[in-house]
Amino acid sequence: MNSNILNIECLRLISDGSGVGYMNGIATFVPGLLPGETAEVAVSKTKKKWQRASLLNLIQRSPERIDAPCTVFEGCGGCQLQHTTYAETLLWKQRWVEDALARIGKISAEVKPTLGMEHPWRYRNKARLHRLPTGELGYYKEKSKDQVNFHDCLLLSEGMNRWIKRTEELLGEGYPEIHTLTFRENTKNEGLLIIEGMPGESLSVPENNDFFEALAKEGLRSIWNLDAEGSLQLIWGDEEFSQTILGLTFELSPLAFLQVNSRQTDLLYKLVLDAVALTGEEIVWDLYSGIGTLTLALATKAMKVTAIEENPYAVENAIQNAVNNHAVGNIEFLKGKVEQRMMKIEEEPDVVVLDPPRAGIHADVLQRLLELKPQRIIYVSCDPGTLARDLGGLTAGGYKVDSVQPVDMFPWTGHVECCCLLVRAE
Ligand SMILES: C[S@@+](CC[C@H](N)C(=O)[O-])C[C@H]1O[C@@H](n2cnc3c(N)ncnc32)[C@H](O)[C@@H]1O
Repeated sequence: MNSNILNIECLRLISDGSGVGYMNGIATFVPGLLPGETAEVAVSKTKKKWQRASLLNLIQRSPERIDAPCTVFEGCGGCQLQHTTYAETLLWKQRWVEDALARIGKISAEVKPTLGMEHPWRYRNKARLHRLPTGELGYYKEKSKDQVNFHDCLLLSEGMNRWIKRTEELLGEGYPEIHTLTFRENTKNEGLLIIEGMPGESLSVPENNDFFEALAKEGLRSIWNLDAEGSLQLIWGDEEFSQTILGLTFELSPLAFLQVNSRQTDLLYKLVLDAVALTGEEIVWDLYSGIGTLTLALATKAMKVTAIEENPYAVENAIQNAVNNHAVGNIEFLKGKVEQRMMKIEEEPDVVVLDPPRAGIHADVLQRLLELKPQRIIYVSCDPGTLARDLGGLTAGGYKVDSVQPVDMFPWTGHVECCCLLVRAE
């Protein structure tokens, strides 16, 4: 028998969709294997402390195993968890957060069960696609530039899939300089398309109005060109593109951040609003504030909100959104990096909301928060690793983790969002 072929029992699932078991005490990662399963596997990579193996033959099958509904699940890499039940994915997301907090942050806190979706499909409001020389549009496989073509991505709405197919047909093999296309869809199911040239190259913008008119019939509202310098030009359609969140309307520029799961966004923001527990007397800082989604909701319940955001397009949107929603009286919008702008504010906050990108907060932000000592910090995170690091720093500096609520913003993928409340320990 080949000594590389082993029997293994899977004990855990990790976020890239691999199962983990032990062979002679060595952690062995097997893509596609599920907890509770035993299998024959072939070792493909060996390191000092771990090894990787591929699944040859399933001996004991988990009752949680399902056939992935997507036909390109195995080759795509966009989803990591379609081979198990939705309930099981929610359970593991809760464990990943618990594990990161304990291992990285040295925090033992109760992590609540992950709040999932009733219908966990067709939730993504954004898709970034690349084009083959033959004209087909597809995703890049994770960590590579190999392209995956698909007929129907089950994370996107039927409308967005239709825009993609129609764009592919209309472009055909023409316009070879168009290389990357990003579609966004709002809560009214209207679409926006951003086109880009080859990496580092600007496009000469197509002037074919028939092409644009045909896409408009499918529900696309506007087409933008993003040039190699990173600036945007509207090449066709309507500049305005709005999204409804918690009953308010937000203008959104093509490059501004928006939660990718519109249906779960209200739920996530309601958790934040519950956690801040405002009485109307508080000074609140909304750090990493995007287009002002949380800022406006916070301002209805606080004395004053100061919002900081670095993306100039998003800040412009946020100011306009405050005007449009009659919420200008008690909000100050500051443009710039949080780690720089917050140092210059003289007023001290009672409550701070943090919603940073995956990298988490800058060490200077953490340090300044420990000096300012706000009563409450609400940390919204899309990366359990950096969340755990930052909560570790905040708890070491006098905060107590009051609640940790994972929310499934990204069903069938290894990603998980969390809303955490921290309060001053003394
Ligand atoms: C996860 S989004 C949150 C946005 C907003 N709170 C929302 O819910 O829509 C993170 C935001 O932080 C901004 N950002 C990233 N790094 C930043 C920094 N160092 N300083 C200020 N803003 C930053 C991004 O442009 C993005 O809008």
